[in-house]
Amino acid sequence: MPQPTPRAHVRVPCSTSNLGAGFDCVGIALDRWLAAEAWLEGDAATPVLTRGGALAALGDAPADDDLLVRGVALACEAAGRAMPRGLSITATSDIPVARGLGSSAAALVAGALLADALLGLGLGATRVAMLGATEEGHPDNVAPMLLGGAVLGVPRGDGWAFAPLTMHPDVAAVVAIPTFQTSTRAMRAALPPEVPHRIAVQAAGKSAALVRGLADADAALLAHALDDVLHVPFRRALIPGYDAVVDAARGAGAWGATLSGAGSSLIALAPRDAVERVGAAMRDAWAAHGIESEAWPAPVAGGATTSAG
Ligand SMILES: Nc1ncnc2c1ncn2[C@@H]1O[C@H](COP(=O)(O)OP(=O)(O)O)[C@@H](O)[C@H]1O
Ligand SMILES: N[C@@H](CCOP(=O)(O)O)C(=O)O
Repeated sequence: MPQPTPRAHVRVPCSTSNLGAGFDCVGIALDRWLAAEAWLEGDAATPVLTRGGALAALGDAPADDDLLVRGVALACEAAGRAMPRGLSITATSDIPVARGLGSSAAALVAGALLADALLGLGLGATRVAMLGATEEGHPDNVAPMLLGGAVLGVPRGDGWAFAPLTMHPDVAAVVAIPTFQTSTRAMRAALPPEVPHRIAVQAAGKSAALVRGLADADAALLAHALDDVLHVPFRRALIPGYDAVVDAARGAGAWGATLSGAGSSLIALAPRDAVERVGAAMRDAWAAHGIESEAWPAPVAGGATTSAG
């Protein structure tokens, strides 16, 4: 029986999801982290939340609206326990908010893992991934955050099945992170309710190409897969400079580039020795549109870790 702990600590990586044709099912954990600590002290019903790093972008938004606290509540509900009184959480993050790197999923996962450890709920990583995927409505951020590396998540019954995906060591990612934000909710609202059968057929082939292309570092398969037909065509107009940045990445040697998650960041996959020049080309292309960005050669990360004490 897991024991409650006086303090719990968690580290959760960011993720890039979709990778073009893996819409709502493929994601990769990347090496930027949300770190948080939780403890119980006093009897207040409302949690005390202290935010640092990139979480400062949330200003003084009430703790009750924060996804860290929502994660705690989800875990407690799943374990049939009441929300604890006297909860304090201190969190700091390197994951930029609303840039398509899963900051919202990381907060949900962190809250649920903190509750699991602090209260001895006995949920574990897979159950937390299930809860987070159901809450978000798609598993492609929470699954890699918990399992690490590249992960496929698909519905199974009323839950989810997760499977690690092989990534060839020559496949490297570079993310261009602009200063502007996009909301995932707004980017999902831009999608049509249906697509023609012809598009669905293309999407099936591209999705399979993504899985095999990642495993084999196959240039043609990755180029095909990163040129998505299911969500990017409806979202790209909301990202100023999208076509120029993608073309610049390709011109500098990337196999392809696309939205990271629902944006605003763009991700390129490239041979490892090309990432610096691909990143510089993406940053320059955005700069030519008057948009500042950071070019981040993004190492693949392992999954979230929890510790006590
Ligand atoms: N702890 C949190 N960390 C990040 N986002 C949060 C948090 N709590 C609530 N949010 C909400 O989630 C939004 C970011 O989620 P989303 O639009 O999905 O972007 P991302 O790609 O960063 O996950 C924020 O703008 C904010 O409204
Ligand atoms: N599959 C989702 C992924 C959203 O990821 P985020 O990091 O932008 O929140 C989608 O494309 O809507």
